[in-house]
Amino acid sequence: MIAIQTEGLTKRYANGRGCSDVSITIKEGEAFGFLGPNGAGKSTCVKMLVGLIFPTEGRASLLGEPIGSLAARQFVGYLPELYRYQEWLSGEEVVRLHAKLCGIPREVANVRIPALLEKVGIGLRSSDRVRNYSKGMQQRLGLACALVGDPKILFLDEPSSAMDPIGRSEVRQLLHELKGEGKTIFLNSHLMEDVESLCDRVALLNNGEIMQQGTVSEVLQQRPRWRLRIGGFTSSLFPWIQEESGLNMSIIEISPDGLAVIEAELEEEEQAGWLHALLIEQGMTLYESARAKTRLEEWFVTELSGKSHRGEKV
Ligand SMILES: Nc1ncnc2c1ncn2[C@@H]1O[C@H](COP(=O)(O)OP(=O)(O)OP(=O)(O)O)[C@@H](O)[C@H]1O
Repeated sequence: MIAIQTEGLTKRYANGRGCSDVSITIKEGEAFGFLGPNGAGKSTCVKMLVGLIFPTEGRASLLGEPIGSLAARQFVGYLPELYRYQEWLSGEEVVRLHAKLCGIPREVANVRIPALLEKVGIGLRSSDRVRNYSKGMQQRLGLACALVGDPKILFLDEPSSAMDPIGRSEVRQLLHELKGEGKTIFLNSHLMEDVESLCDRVALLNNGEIMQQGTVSEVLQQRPRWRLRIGGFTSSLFPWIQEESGLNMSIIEISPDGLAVIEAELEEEEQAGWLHALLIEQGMTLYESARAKTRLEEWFVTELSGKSHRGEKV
């Protein structure tokens, strides 16, 4: 079943900004990474999908129900980018309020809420007023609010932006668990490592339009690249190695004592063995050889380099 479908979804704010012609299809149970520089239009898209603002053009549905409808909203759990909760309430009271708004029976809420507060890591502080929470704790509270209705689709806008590294890793783990439970996750994030480890597919948005979308491996890798750490290397030999191997290669690091790290783009993985032999034949020592992983972060930067974007700095 298709969880999220958008066709030509467009929002034009009075200032001409927003997003335009966004068409994506996300299957149930998939984790989808929605990426793009500041001001690209990610939050705008999410706000349309959860029914907070209305599209100027185009349409979209959640599990077959048109966005903005009550039926579609019932599927949604949402952690907004700029979360703010009633600071005069305790954490538990805030989640209880959200449970009430979701129409969850009191006896279900009584069991679910303490477990959820524990799960997001604020169990011990759940009776403290929100005004005494740190930003990271408030974001954890936001996650509990997003999850309290046991939603089928989770929209998370920068879910760990206020957290320390421990918090980020806990959220990462929680998201993996939720994915394992079959929830569809729509993740806006600038944390490429998290996106890479969680998401099945990604889309890159720039100036309100989708530039690329596909599975993580599709967008990342056309050809395997190999990274080699070698000894006895001299840069004068490098052009010869490139010519002899016919491979596109680059020097990543080189030290005066002949230690070097080089990368080669291979047509097929088998060429790695042949390249090793060539280097050893030339008297070099092979210390390490492994497939180089192109990171989503690198892809993000490369795709956007030289292109104009709204440049709204954080
Ligand atoms: N209510 C609004 N009225 C006018 N312009 C807006 C409004 N909300 C957002 N914008 C503009 O629309 C564009 C997209 O904003 P949006 O918040 O969707 O970007 P984003 O990709 O989520 O950015 P970030 O990564 O910084 O959160 C930006 O240029 C922003 O300034």
